[in-house]
Amino acid sequence: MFACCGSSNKDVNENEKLVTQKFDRQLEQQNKESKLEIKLLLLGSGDSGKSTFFRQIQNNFGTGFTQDQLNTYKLPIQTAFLRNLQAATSIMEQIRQSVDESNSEFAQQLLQMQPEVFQTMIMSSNKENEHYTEDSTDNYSTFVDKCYKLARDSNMKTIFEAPMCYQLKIPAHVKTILQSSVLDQNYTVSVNDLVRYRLKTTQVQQISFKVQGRSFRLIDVGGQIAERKKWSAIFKDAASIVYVASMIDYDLTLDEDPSVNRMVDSLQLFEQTINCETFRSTPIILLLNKFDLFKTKVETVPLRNTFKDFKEPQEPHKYIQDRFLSMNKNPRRQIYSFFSTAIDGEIVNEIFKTSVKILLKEEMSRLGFE
Ligand SMILES: Nc1nc2c(ncn2[C@@H]2O[C@H](COP(=O)(O)OP(=O)(O)OP(=O)(O)O)[C@@H](O)[C@H]2O)c(=O)[nH]1
Ligand SMILES: [Mg+2]
Repeated sequence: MFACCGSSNKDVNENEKLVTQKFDRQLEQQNKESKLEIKLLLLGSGDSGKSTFFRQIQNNFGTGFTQDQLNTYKLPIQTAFLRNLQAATSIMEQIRQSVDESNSEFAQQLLQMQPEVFQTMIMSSNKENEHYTEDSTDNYSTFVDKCYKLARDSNMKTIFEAPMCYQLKIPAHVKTILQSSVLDQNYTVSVNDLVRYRLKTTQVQQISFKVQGRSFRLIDVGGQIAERKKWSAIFKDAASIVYVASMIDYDLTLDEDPSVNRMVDSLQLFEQTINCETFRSTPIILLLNKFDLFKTKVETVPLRNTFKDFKEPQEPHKYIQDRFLSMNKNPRRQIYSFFSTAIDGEIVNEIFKTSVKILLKEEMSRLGFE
């Protein structure tokens, strides 16, 4: 007989019963709550701004970020800084624009470096890392000085002033990035930095939070072609899709396939997603994102270069909006669109609050109240 801790068999059975009952009640409660929870999916192609939106929501409506959580992004942000500096240097070379003579030797060295080297170098200069040596710290601080000097090279302004032309390899706000001091040993990550760096999503992430007394769950996924096959696993019970499309993509091509125009790809992806059987009647929130960049870009890069049927006096941003809206094959289902700038927390706040009102109203009318 294996009765434990002095309990009789009867006690054990009673205990087990109580534990099972408690577990069942918890499960029931959880089921109830997850049914009441409004599940929103952030979908859209890579680099459109989904995670930027997700982080703003986490910051504004969710639990926010502790400094420890933010610091987990320190290494990816530092590595991204170096990748951006390397890309900017490479573009300088491609357009035969030289950097200052005092930077040219280092610029060549940087161009030869493999991205993995950046990571190893940063890690081995960290006192808490197992590969730390004093030498590596000295080497790192010399390297950082050279990086900052190159990033602030006055000839680099060619790229800062015309970043739109080089969009594929560097973000449009590369100037802000390269003039920051993120490589400092004692750098601590801020939310502001977090929303400005491109950190590709490769794992599904989700947050739960409450707005107007209702529980929401927002799910973010990677949008690059290889990531899209993971999407269907999260489709079940979604109340709405928040589809993010980048407005500046009209003259860019996919990183994954340079023969495909990014906006054409996003339009097709939007069409396939919203019209599939699961979402035929689902209300859709469409974020026409990077509107801040679009307003200046469209002045120099005409929309007609890509969309031959675009004609004045129609406004370019309305044309893009119409193109997306025309993908809806169910006239009884609404698509609510917004021109958004996800790096701006206030704008995201406003858009999200309006979307919540819309979704709650949709829910009421679905339940027959109205
Ligand atoms: N200027 C500007 N930059 C933006 C905006 N939205 C996003 N970005 C920048 O665009 C880049 C990509 O944003 P992400 O949110 O990582 O894109 P994503 O859709 O999550 O990309 P994947 O994870 O690859 O699917 C980042 O550098 C952001 O700072 C915006 O509205 N304006
Ligand atoms: Mg992402």
